[in-house]
Amino acid sequence: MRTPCISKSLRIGRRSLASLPTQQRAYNAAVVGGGITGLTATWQLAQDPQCSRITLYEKSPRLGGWLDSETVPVEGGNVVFEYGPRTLRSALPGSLPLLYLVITTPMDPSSNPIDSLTDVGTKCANVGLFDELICTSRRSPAALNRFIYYPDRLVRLPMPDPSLPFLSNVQNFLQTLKEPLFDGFVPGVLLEHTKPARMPHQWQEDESVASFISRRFNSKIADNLVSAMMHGIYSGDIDKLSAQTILGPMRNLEDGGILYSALMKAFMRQRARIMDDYLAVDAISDSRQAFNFQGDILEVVKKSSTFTFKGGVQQLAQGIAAALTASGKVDVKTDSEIQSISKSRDSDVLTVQCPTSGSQAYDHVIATLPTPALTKLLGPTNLPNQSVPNRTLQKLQGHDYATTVMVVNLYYPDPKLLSIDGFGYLIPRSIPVDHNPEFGLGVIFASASSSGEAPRSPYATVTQDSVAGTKLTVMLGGHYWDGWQESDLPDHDSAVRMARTMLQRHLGITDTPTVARSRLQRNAIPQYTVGHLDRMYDLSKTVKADFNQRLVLAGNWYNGIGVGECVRQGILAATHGIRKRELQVYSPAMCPWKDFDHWDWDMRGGIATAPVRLVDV
Ligand SMILES: C=Cc1c2[nH]c(c1C)Cc1[nH]c(c(CCC(=O)O)c1C)Cc1[nH]c(c(C)c1CCC(=O)O)Cc1[nH]c(c(C)c1C=C)C2
Repeated sequence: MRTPCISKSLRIGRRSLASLPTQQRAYNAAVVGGGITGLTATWQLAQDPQCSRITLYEKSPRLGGWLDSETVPVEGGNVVFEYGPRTLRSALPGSLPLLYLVITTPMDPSSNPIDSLTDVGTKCANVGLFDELICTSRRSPAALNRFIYYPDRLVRLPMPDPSLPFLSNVQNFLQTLKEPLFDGFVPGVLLEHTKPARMPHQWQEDESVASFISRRFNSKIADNLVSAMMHGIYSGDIDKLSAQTILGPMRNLEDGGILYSALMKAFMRQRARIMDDYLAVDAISDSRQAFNFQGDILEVVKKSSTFTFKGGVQQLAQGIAAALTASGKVDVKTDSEIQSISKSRDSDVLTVQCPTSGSQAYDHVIATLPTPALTKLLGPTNLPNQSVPNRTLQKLQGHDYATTVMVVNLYYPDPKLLSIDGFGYLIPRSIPVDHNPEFGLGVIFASASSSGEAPRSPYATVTQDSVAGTKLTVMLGGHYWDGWQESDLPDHDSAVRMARTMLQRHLGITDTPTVARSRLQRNAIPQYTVGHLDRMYDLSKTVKADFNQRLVLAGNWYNGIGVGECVRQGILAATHGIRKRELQVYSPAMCPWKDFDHWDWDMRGGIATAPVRLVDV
């Protein structure tokens, strides 16, 4: 990775007339859903002086959605368990908005009086969430040692270990390639360029991840390696997941051979990037703090591959929520399940109906809910003179597929329970069900990512847990449980039993955990199936038309399931989604829209995303 160079090119510059908002009228807004996307969107709206009032509706008593951490007492102290995302990526440019959010969010705004949200950064710079970060160094075992279980053992994925001499790394690499896991890998990669590329008329057509990998490389690579990776991200089935959405940059290189084209690009110091990442960086860099904090942010990016928080990732949601309350501009309504979102026939105003707080009119609504829940809210209402968005409802109809994951967290007092150190391992679909009767997807060596370095010099070691021991997280189910009835899914006791049986078979662990907690995360991971991108563009267009660009959709059902991607969507929804901004070109490296007709881009309403998805930077 060309970190120093990229860092330089991504530096947030002070701009003169960059992407100016064109609408200067005061407005109010509602954000529906208090997960990370909804919190970010609210936070971004609160920074806009034109936004007079924001209401955040969340149906549950808790904010944060899938960011769900628990501090559990164990003998001698506490440990932190995660039930959703546990680490956040710090790769550029995608992580910049997220890190900016972290660095400008105070840990406890009440202890640090602030006049407005825009002051948060300057007044709380040294007591903010930033100081709660735990950074996983690029050289740590958690970053370097990733395993796949195949066929009956853990195989370390080849990654250069900087602590070993070059020749030892080469030897290890060649040795690993002899593993059955890598059967067909060398010919698959070396002969890829000889395979015919898609015909021009097929260029825009999507296909499954399995089809693309098998077509370009071979089915063993798909079944053994790629299926395992997709289990670790989507818990999904590679026969259903969309290659265009998930592997777009790689798929665009097949004309001329992927390996050759990738090498050429690397030589020319070019890489396919997501345009939206730059739009989000541009949107946040309106603020003075983005410029002030860039040194600290780039320090984290340079040093670490991922990061988390001392209190678990939920601390991010809590920090943002506290900042929202302190802003005095946001009305946070938890325990408030809304009944409908509708548009009046005679005006552009949207009405949000909530049984607990009544009906309220808004200039803009940002909906961050899962699409099945949103579909229910957009149906006919009992309010007079509201239009029914039939075309939007039709487009939303099929978009309801998500996988369910059983997350089992185990704590063992023995700190040396594992004979290997690393991130954990994934289980590919090539392990037949009779060898994987628990439908295991993978195991995370959770203690490894729970400790790391502080983000500032002298980079002290920091950890989430106050006692030694070993934490393991076992993930079961995913696409293997598609179509299962609720009564077929394991309860807590069965899940713990299944997790322990699996750990005994894979790792020889017979110890009894002193704490075992589980959570069945129902429909937690939306699946971007074949045709996803086209469907989303279509949905976005329809929502824009039905709601006259006043309803914005954002969140993990649309344009990226990772935390960083949800933050990006929250920022874009609350900026481009609600008003047309004129994009300026103030630095060629930071403004990849310069090569497109960006003056025509109107991202108000629908899914706020650039009309050009990928760009070579
Ligand atoms: C609750 C289970 C989840 C599984 N995948 C995700 C969650 C929340 C989402 C996810 N996981 C990863 C990514 C990509 C990187 C990113 O954008 O942050 C996403 C979107 C990668 C990943 N997978 C695992 C870990 C520890 C990570 C790093 C990021 C994170 O903390 O989520 C492990 C893992 N996740 C799942 C399984 C089955 C699994 C197995 C070991 C499902």
